[in-house]
Amino acid sequence: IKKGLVLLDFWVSPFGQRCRIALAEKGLPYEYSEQELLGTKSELLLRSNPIHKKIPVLIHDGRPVNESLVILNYLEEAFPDAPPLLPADPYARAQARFWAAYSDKVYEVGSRLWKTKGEAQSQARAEMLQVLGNLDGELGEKPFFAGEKFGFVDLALVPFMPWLTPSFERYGGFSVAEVAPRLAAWADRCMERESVAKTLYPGEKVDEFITLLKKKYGIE
Ligand SMILES: N[C@@H](CCC(=O)N[C@@H](CSO)C(=O)NCC(=O)O)C(=O)O
Repeated sequence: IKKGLVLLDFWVSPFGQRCRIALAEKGLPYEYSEQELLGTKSELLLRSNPIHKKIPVLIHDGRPVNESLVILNYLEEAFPDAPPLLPADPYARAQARFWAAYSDKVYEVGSRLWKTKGEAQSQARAEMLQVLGNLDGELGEKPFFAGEKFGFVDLALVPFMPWLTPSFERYGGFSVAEVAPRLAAWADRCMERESVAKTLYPGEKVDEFITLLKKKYGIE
């Protein structure tokens, strides 16, 4: 059994980036294993996550942990001596888990912006404005979602920001700076952290990837 941590991941995956940021914030060394998603998936990936067959997968001393938010919670518990990303108070932890789970919507709704046209795309646009408004409202005037410190919700959400700008904005015909100005400022604040800056790719790179996916799926 291979001791230590191995992360099965894919370079531009925001879900994998959540794990990379958390591992960096906690100072935990790990082996990064880039997976082939658009072609034939590796035996290791299929064996490690037979249910979803998706990355990220965190393999700890040979045992796989699947789903990015499950991995984040696992890291909190399995490495208690590393800097925590969740607050101590149970209610605050519950709120952080709620909003981290909610942040998945940015990707789910955003994907419908570039995958659809017409009425479906308009519906996705309306939903996205709602999601961004809710996130902007929850953040409010706080520097980060749990207050003064960068934490769980921030690292769960920030990987989707280079998808919003410029791609989702362009497909949806909106501007994050206009509909969610506090969220836009928060994203810049998060980018000042080395764990975030070294993990995320520029929006332009994400946009090229989406264009590649559209070609691959034959979406004009
Ligand atoms: N709910 C999961 C989503 C992971 C995911 O979508 N992974 C994608 C790449 S990133 O978009 C993936 O592995 N896709 C491969 C496939 O769907 O075949 C999580 O939070 O970990």
